[in-house]
Amino acid sequence: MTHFSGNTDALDNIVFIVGPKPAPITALTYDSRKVEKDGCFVCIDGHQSDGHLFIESAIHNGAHVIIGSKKNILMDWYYKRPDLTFVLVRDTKKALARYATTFYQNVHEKMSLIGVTGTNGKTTITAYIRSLLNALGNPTGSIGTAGVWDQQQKLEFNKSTPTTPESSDLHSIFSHLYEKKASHVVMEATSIALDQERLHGIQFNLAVHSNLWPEHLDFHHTMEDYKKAKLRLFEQADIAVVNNDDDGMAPDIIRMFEGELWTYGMERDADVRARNMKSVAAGTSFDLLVDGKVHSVIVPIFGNHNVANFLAAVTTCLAQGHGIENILRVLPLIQGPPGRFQVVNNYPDRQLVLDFAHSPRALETLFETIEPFSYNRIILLITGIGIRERHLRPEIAQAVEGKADAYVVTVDHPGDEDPEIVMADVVSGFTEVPANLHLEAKRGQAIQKAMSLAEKGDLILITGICMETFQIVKGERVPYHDFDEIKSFLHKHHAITTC
Ligand SMILES: CC(=O)N[C@H]1[C@@H](OP(=O)(O)OP(=O)(O)OC[C@H]2O[C@@H](n3ccc(=O)[nH]c3=O)[C@H](O)[C@@H]2O)O[C@H](CO)[C@@H](O)[C@@H]1O[C@H](C)C(=O)N[C@@H](C)C(=O)N[C@H](CCC(=O)O)C(=O)O
Ligand SMILES: Nc1ncnc2c1ncn2[C@@H]1O[C@H](COP(=O)(O)OP(=O)(O)OP(=O)(O)O)[C@@H](O)[C@H]1O
Repeated sequence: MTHFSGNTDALDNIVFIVGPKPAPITALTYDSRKVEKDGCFVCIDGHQSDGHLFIESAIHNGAHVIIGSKKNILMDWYYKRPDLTFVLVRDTKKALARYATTFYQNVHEKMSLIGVTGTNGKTTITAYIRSLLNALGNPTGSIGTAGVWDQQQKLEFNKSTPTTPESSDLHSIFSHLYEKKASHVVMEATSIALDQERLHGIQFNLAVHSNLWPEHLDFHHTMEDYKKAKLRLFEQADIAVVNNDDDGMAPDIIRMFEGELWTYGMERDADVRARNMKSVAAGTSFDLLVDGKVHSVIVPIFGNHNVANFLAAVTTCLAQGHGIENILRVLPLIQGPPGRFQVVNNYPDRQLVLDFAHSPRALETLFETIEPFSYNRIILLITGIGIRERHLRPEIAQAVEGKADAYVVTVDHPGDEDPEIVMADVVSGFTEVPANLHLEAKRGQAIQKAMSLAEKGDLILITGICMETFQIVKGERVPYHDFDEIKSFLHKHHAITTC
């Protein structure tokens, strides 16, 4: 329990407090539906609605402190409920973030926090760093699109956002990981989260950059704003790890950053560099250059973009004080996130790869990654996403036209959309409808279809939201897992019980 008045950090954001000095707070939330007895409710003026409209429901559920930024609404409620405390602040998102740090006793300051930002690669870099630091003896948890992980396993946490949690959820996760004895936490820091102050008040030990190109422009509107949001991470970090090959924002970070700076890259000179990449059966082999020394390595990762992600992770470990010899020793233990070029090994006579690619660029990267592979035909499963902008759907088909021998089109997270319409939108992107095209509205059936189309020697590529454990259907999270479908197919048709 925490006293609201104990949070001096937030004071400069406070305009006034009315009502009695509150008893300790039992819970802190931005969602009236999650308020508990003697809790604190922070009103966020959101994109679709306004938390100030839910004060009644918050009070009904037990809130005794209400923090808001709309004076008239707070005062109206104060006249109705003078027994409760109302706090007027200038910025409720910052107040939520600041108060969360106090509520969870600033445990985030007791761990080494690593933030990862960039347009692509965040999830992969986060997983690589987590696995390497754990192997190097630093108990490390992670937070991001792949979920919340402690040093051992994935944990059950319901995030309200796809990648970077809302500040109070984030600090609750930090607290949990600290209790689990994590010394390090690596997390994805998205531009939207940075813009929405979800990371306000956190000082990162280290910030990692991957790259920058157009994305989320429906939210940020201009590339300049998008970049500005991402650059904020480097204003809150002691050490920066920067991809020197990226023209999108590396020059800005290098120009503005005042702390310890490390660079990595493949094309340009950098502190940590990879050269002579070759695709081999076990992954990728290359020369790793650190401190003027060349180390020949073979790493179980596929695609040059993942070599860049690998360099980001290795550079982070070096910047955290680990010697290169120790890092080289643990490289076989590097682990990517589920569903990011995840190879299913025990499928007889066929190759099966799951990849999160659901944008034209990611699909192009996927096809570049499989270039060195040998196979007869490609069976490709692509998806349209119901809960994302409609114009993105045909772009998926445009990106893969002519590249596969058979296509299965399905839907991820249909939301409120009619799956038939989502699939039709995707198919409308083909200039010529492929002869071997199959539509399956349910992702599970689509996977089974793709697997049933594959013959000896074929490569099956399952793309889309591969690693989540649910599908969003009409606002509900319906439990779903790709691997259940894959296992069931392998069991039924090949008598294989594990994968
Ligand atoms: C656009 C965006 O960032 N949306 C997030 C935002 O929602 P919102 O602003 O629309 O909220 P709202 O519905 O208007 O509600 C306003 C406030 O009223 C509250 N409320 C609402 C209803 C009610 O009955 N009671 C109540 O108290 C809400 O909890 C909220 O605090 O605040 C909500 C609470 O934290 C988030 O769940 C929601 O994330 C949605 C699900 C989302 O999809 N966000 C995406 C865009 C996002 O954040 N993505 C990034 C990047 C992903 C990546 O590139 O990897 C991420 O970091 O995840
Ligand atoms: N360093 C990179 N450079 C270019 N493309 C990349 C890089 N890393 C990953 N990708 C591509 O982006 C896709 C998503 O990778 P990843 O999930 O690691 O990125 P992300 O930044 O977390 O993406 P998202 O924001 O969509 O969760 C991969 O499937 C791959 O195609």
